[in-house]
Amino acid sequence: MRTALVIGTGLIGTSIALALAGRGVQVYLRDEDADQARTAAALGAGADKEPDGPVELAVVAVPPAYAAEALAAAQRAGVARGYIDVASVKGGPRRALEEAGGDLTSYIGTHPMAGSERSGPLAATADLFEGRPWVLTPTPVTDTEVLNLALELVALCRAVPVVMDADAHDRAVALVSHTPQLVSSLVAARLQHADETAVRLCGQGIRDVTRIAASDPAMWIDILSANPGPVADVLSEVAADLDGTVKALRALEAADAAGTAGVEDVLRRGNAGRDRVPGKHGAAPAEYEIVTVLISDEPGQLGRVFADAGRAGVNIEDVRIEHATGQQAGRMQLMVEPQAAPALTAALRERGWALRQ
Ligand SMILES: NC(=O)c1ccc[n+]([C@@H]2O[C@H](COP(=O)([O-])OP(=O)(O)OC[C@H]3O[C@@H](n4cnc5c(N)ncnc54)[C@H](O)[C@@H]3O)[C@@H](O)[C@H]2O)c1
Ligand SMILES: O=C(O)C(=O)C[C@]1(C(=O)O)C=C[C@@H](O)C=C1
Repeated sequence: MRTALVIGTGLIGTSIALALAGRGVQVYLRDEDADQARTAAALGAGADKEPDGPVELAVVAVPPAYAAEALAAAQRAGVARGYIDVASVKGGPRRALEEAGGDLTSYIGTHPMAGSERSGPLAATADLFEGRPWVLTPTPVTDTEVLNLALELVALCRAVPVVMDADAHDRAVALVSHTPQLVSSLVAARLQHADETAVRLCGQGIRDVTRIAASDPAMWIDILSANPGPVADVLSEVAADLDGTVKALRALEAADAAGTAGVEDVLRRGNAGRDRVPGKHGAAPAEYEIVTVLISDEPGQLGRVFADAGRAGVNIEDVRIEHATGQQAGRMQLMVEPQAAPALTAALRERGWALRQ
């Protein structure tokens, strides 16, 4: 990729721009607030001016409620060959873009699973996405060249691409991102009117649990408004656990030893859940089988693998690319349900791909 336009130069847009600019991409910066674009440019994220002609990729990094509108406007102006957004929800923006008459062939909804409780370009860092999952939600109509541009952006940001359906993404982030945000806010809210003598004792535990409670409410109202059902589903399960834990504690308060089991149950289930949280370079879920494809450093290779897998009727659950030094891509690991692996292996072999163990 040689050129990109970042629309919305806050935390995420500027972090992407810094990563791209650091790897030699000519980045143009645009924000409805010119001061934000100027700040991003001063940080070395690119040039706060309009490109002379269309760039290869436009990255829309504005709040979720404005993403479809900004994408449709950019497409109407023909500013790029491909368009992505990075909003924390994926189903809503895509449907809104379709309703706004946007072009779904040149668009991919994406979501980097990295961020901060801070906003704006001054919170941005070039290495924010390194080793983090970056969800891509292509559809059957997505242009292969655009998918390749998005994958190249993810590789340039040193993130790990994960291909998912948009609605499945929204259900997953309800569990791993949106509910945790609310639970963090709920715990922190207890401190608002707490006695100073208690607040003075805050240690690392509460700092860990409440870091994201400092996030921008306006951004989160947008995110939660676009994913209310799945978040309410997870939160009601948390509420049931809370109810059970309160009852167990009341039993203990009444010197009923039976309460211990209830408290122990939630603590042990918490240990088990915590054990499943992947490290930064997260391990593949054990239930998937990995099909490894050798990819040469040529344009269009990644997109063709996805297209061939799609033609074989195989759903790719996850994808990783091992980069060989000096190359865009080397070994591509496709993670699929075990029963789909033989069909995928056969289809890829038939189409001439070299597979590795
Ligand atoms: N913050 C996170 O942790 C995180 C992580 C992953 C994805 N995201 C997503 O990334 C997007 C940006 O979030 P952020 O944290 O960078 O927010 P931010 O508030 O730091 O930056 C948003 C920027 O967009 C600009 N903007 C708003 N409307 C615009 C428009 N119509 N045209 C041009 N610029 C516009 C604002 O002026 C601001 O500079 C959101 O969609 C969010 O859901 C956020
Ligand atoms: O680390 C943080 O500050 C975040 O909350 C980042 C986080 C997350 O939940 O992991 C928050 C929202 C985004 O959409 C993606 C990432």
